[in-house]
Formats: sequence, structure tokens, C-alpha cells
Amino acid sequence: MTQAGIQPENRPVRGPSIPRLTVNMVKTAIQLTESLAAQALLLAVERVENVPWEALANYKGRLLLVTSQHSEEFDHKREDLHIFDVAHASLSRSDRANLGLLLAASSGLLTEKNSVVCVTGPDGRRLDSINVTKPEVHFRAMLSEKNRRGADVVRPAVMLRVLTLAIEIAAEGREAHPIGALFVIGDSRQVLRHSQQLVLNPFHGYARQLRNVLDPSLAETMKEFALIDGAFIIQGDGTVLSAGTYLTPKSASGSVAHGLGARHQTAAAISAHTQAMAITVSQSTGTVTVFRNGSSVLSLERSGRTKW
Ligand SMILES: Nc1ncnc2c1ncn2[C@@H]1O[C@H](COP(=O)(O)OP(=O)(O)OP(=O)(O)O)[C@@H](O)[C@H]1O
Repeated sequence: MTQAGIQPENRPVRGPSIPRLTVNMVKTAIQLTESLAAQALLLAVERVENVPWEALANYKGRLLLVTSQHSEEFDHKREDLHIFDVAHASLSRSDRANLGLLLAASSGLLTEKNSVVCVTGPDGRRLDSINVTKPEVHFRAMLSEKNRRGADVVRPAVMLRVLTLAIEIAAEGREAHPIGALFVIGDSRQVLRHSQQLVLNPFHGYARQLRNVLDPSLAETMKEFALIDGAFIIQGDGTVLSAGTYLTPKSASGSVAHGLGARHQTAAAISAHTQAMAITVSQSTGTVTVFRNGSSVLSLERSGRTKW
């Protein structure tokens, strides 16, 4: 088992009773996983105690658990079990499953070729829907390191860190008000050619190691600076170059849904004209969207559980 490095024990985890529907869904999902020769079965549960372990007893394939609450006492032994804590209560369970897929893909656990069978449901203990997805569709553009030679490539850890920040900004807002944000990551030399500073750059003059998004202590600063109009420009290794930057790419050649405003159009356009990835937080809807090559490649919607 990976993630928390929890050591095995061949007995079912004691926990709350599991709804019969959940047990049947998991059994059906196992059959589907085997008949499709899918590369993994993913269960999106609140806690590991909500997993119907007995139904999984004969399943020998790769099992991905996407949990939303960390379980300290979990000690289940199982080969090829990987747990991802996606503790973003503001996201729906299916969006948490999507994020879990992305984490699994960025850890090298999923290939692009084969399907993954995902079991999700409404919040709570019930699992009531199964879908089959190919990581390729979601993630090739996000995790690809095969960018143009010489471009400043986005490290998966940096992308995941900024995505987490964006989800937190969407959920928390600032001073009890929703706020938006725009992060442009990678290919920064080209991005800077299409930009101008709206205000004095608050990151100017700081040592590189003090302004890397991978440093958790930078999170609050980033959230505070998200209040400034404009975008963050971030290098592929996580170094923040600027905030409050106005981007001036030509209009997007990619596909952006109608009705989106300037922030999202700009994100699409900069990702079309450079090798950068753009991540937006919509102030009006709380949706977090990832753009690459001019198009939206991932969209995570805020659920109703926020302060406004
Ligand atoms: N070209 C740009 N470069 C950088 N930031 C921009 C640009 N255009 C817009 N923004 C930022 O996006 C903010 C919101 O703009 P707007 O409401 O038109 O976008 P939107 O796509 O509808 O976003 P939201 O869903 O957050 O309202 C602006 O106040 C500004 O901070």
C-alpha cells in the first residue's frame, strides 16, 4: 500500500455498516474492471472505513481510494492499494475523484492507454454511480513534459500545488467574499512577452527560494495577493515571478465556453500562444479551470458548502 505507508493486516476494517447498494455497486465495478481489463478501480469514499472490504476480497487488481477525511487508525493489508486524501470539502465527490485520478497519474500509477473504473456517489456513505474513464482524455495535456525544447516545463508537483491553492481560494475567498484568480505556469519567458505590470510587482527583489509555491508557507501570501487585479506568473519549477500582471495575448484560438469573461478568455489565449498552463478561479462561480493549448482540460466546480 502506498501513501501513508500503513502496514497490512488481513482482516476487514471495522467501521460503520455499509449500505447494500454500495456493496453491489462495488461488486459490479469489479466485474467491469476485469471484463474491460481496466488498469485500476477507483473508489471515492469519505473515509476508508466506508469501503466494503469484503466485496473487494477477491479483487487482485490496482485499487485507488480517494478519501476526503484522513483515517489515522487504518491498517488494512493489501497489495497495490493507493490512498489519496483529497480533503477539499468544497468539491463534489466526483470532482474529488477526478483530482484523485490526476494525483494517481502524476504519481506514475496510471498509463494513458487503459481505462479506469470509478465508483462515486453523493456525499455520505452511499456509492451509486460507476463511470469508466481514460486518463488520456483528462491528463495528457496537463502532465505532459514533452514541451517545446527550451520551454520552461511545468513540474507536475507545481501544477498540483497551484491547483490546490486555486481550490482553496475558491472555497475560502477572502474576508468572507468570493475572489477570483489567474495563475500562468511555465514557459515564462514567452508569457512575459505578452504581459505588463498593472502595479508594482510584490515579488520583485525576493530571493528565489522565498517565492516558490512548493513552499507551504507561501500559501497565505499567494491568497492575499490574489486580491490584486491581474495574474500570477509562475515558472515551471514553482518560482513566482510576479503578481498583478496584465496579460496581452492575441485572442484565443482555442475553445472557451460562450459567456466567459476576460479572465477566462485571457487564460485560454495565453495557453494557446505559449506552452504555459493557465489555472483560473472564477469569482462568480467558484469553478477552477485548467487551460492548456487554448482549451479547458479540467474543470472543478465548487459545491454548495461555502460561506456565501
Ligand atoms: N488580460 C488580463 N490579464 C490579467 N488579468 C485579467 C485580464 N483580464 C481580466 N483579468 C482579471 O480578471 C478579473 C475579472 O474579469 P472578468 O470578470 O471580465 O472575468 P471573468 O472571466 O468573467 O472572471 P470571473 O468568473 O472571475 O468573474 C479582472 O478584474 C482581472 O483581475
